Amino acid sequence: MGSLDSDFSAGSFLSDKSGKVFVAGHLGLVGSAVHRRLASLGFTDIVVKSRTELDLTRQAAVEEFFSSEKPRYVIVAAAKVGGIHANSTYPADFIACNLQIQTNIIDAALKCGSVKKLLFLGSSCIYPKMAPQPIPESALLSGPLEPTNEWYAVAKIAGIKMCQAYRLQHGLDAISAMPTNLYGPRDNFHPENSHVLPALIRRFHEAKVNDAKEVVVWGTGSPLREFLHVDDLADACVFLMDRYSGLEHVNVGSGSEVTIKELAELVKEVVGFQGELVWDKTKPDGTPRKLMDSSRLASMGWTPKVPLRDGLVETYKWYVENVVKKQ
Ligand SMILES: NC(=O)C1=CN([C@@H]2O[C@H](COP(=O)(O)OP(=O)(O)OC[C@H]3O[C@@H](n4cnc5c(N)ncnc54)[C@H](OP(=O)(O)O)[C@@H]3O)[C@@H](O)[C@H]2O)C=CC1
Ligand SMILES: C[C@H]1O[C@H](OP(=O)(O)OP(=O)(O)OC[C@H]2O[C@@H](n3cnc4c(=O)[nH]c(N)nc43)[C@H](O)[C@@H]2O)[C@@H](O)[C@@H](O)C1=O
Repeated sequence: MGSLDSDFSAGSFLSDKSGKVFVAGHLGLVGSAVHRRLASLGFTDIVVKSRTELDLTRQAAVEEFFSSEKPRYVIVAAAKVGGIHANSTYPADFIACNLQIQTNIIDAALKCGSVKKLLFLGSSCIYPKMAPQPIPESALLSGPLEPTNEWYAVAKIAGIKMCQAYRLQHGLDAISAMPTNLYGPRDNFHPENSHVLPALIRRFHEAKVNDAKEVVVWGTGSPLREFLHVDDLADACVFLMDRYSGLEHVNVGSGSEVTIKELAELVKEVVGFQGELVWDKTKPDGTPRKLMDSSRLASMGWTPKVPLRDGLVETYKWYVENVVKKQ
């Protein structure tokens, strides 16, 4: 696929630290990590808005914000996000909110005329349920989606296509990154609606403090997942903003996968729970395997740094300090 990237020069983002950056979704897992990374790199003009200040599903409000703030860079980390249960229970919210948020932001970024570069974040769930493993970027739209998250996946695929269309028709330098399953500080630890890793941290912790004999884990334990620490993702986002301009989306993974059973055993050990694991096989497994092929990003010169165990220890500590102690 071709691209309109003739104006792009690698290194221009990191050499423009006074340029105004809008981080959409800065209170979430990814947005907060991107915000921390930009601040630590010395970016001096980072604009953020809470949902109460700016509801990104409201088109007129988003257009007004962009025309008054005139950001030079935009990172779209605002979205309706959740684990397998939330995705299957609230399909309307997952498709509608995500389409609204991303469409409003990308369109307003074009209309305000000041945006030099925009990064849209999708997810590995855009790929077909039975995609070849590891999954290359070219597997997009090559087969049926996983039913538990197809509504969210369709919205995310539309986001990739919107970036491509705005690049082709209008020359907007909009790029897309597809992260694998993420975790880290400021994750969502809701008992049902969260992703597996924070859900298990909470469940094992509560079982430990209540001296419970067992912990229930969903599904069969056999699905494979690839986990990436959110600080690694934030680093990759900055890397792509600085070095990449092109039509095709870019996979961002850690390259290592574990079964849900292995993950559950690891969380149990890190939390220090002494009891048994019980598998609730009435709950869905979802996609059997989704290891991404991140060789394209690696060939550009980026690699992840945080091993799963270290990231898990740090995330458990964050959960105790910031969630448990504040209850
Ligand atoms: N978590 C993961 O494992 C993965 C995440 N991703 C992608 O990364 C991106 C960020 O996800 P993540 O950080 O995990 O999600 P979070 O839910 O942690 O953060 C999303 C942020 O978006 C904000 N937001 C949602 N709706 C609106 C709205 N209508 N107006 C204003 N702000 C809004 C939320 O605000 P509030 O704080 O008010 O809720 C929150 O701060 C998403 O695009 C997601 O698809 C991709 C792969 C895996
Ligand atoms: C990032 C990605 O996240 C979602 O996809 P998912 O990878 O299937 O996400 P998950 O983290 O919720 O589950 C992973 C596996 O873990 C098992 N599992 C065990 N016990 C619990 C548990 O207690 N909670 C959860 N949530 N899962 C559990 C669960 O049954 C499944 O087999 C997408 O909807 C979509 O949002 C998306 O893009």
